[in-house]
Amino acid sequence: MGLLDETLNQIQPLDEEAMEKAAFRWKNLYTGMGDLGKMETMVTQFAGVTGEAMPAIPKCCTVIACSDHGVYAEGVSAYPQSTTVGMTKAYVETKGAAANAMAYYARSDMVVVDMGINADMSGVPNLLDRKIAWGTKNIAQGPAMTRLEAIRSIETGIEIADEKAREGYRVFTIGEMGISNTTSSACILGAFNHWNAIEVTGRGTNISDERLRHKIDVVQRAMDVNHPDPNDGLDVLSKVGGFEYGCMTGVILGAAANHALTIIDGFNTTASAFIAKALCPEVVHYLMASHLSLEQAHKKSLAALGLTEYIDLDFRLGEAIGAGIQTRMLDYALSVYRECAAKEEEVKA
Ligand SMILES: O=C(O)c1ccc[n+]([C@@H]2O[C@H](COP(=O)([O-])O)[C@@H](O)[C@H]2O)c1
Ligand SMILES: Cc1cc2nc[nH]c2cc1C
Repeated sequence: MGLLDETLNQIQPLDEEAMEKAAFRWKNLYTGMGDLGKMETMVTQFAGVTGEAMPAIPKCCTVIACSDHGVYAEGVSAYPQSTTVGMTKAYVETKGAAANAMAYYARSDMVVVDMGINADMSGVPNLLDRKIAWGTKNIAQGPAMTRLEAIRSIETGIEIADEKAREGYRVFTIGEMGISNTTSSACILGAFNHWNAIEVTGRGTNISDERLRHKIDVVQRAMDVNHPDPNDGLDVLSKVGGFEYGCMTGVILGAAANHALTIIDGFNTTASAFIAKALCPEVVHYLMASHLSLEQAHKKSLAALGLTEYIDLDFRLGEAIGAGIQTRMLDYALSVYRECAAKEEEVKA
């Protein structure tokens, strides 16, 4: 059995007993009953994920998957493709991108991985080289990648999550960098939810009205040419996805198999969550949303996963910025939960 199937088999339902104990403790803290609303929900979910009624403040790992897209040739982004190279280098060389500042704030260690950047990145320091190809093929003309490449991209994410889980990380945040990838996300989310190109296509890097009309046509063409099968996550990934989605999907699955939480970020990370869900429906319980993206279909995409955003700050970025804020919110909630005195019986650690 391959790593992907092994990982899918390892994912279990959340630990009900730990969640019941956590819910009981919240009721008995000097906070009043239900006073801390969604903070209580976060902690109770985290107890279920880890199987611990008194979870420690977790070590967090941010995985940023970087890759390029053949559909860039259709003129669907406001930025040149070389931005993927530039931003990726910024993450690992100058370390001056917003993603770095946020990971520092979130006390999160960062793994930046080249999944398929359309340039020679060999020799770039601190960049994990897992390049599958120099960008995907153009989805407006045919499939993005082969099914084998799709599996390889997911297994790359699983390997990262497995290694970091062994090092004690219990929270993963996922992010990506890939010019033109909101076109892929529109196709992925359209395929899984049976949404049409108009309702699922957004402005990405803030494209003009004219470019948006063109992008809607490109999304429609990609769907007509490829017919991704919503009952087959690997089919959707290989036909209209990208290598960074595979990696993020793998992190989600690998984290869940290791009883760790994944905090998703914007529109593109949400698309990868749908691929993970198609492969293992149980995995959604190991996911926590963070912010609401400006992409028009993000809110209903989160809702279709059974998630709601905790943050709404007009972000149109996918670098795990919102997930970083969410990490600190979870830490805060866990601190209150752990430190606040209980009225009655204590939950033992
Ligand atoms: O994930 C999001 O919510 C999101 C929304 C808009 C833009 N982005 C980022 O912008 C890039 C994709 O935008 P585009 O217009 O090139 O498809 C890619 O690098 C993403 O990280 C990400
Ligand atoms: C500048 C820039 C930064 C990003 N970070 C993630 N996606 C991005 C896309 C662009 C264009």
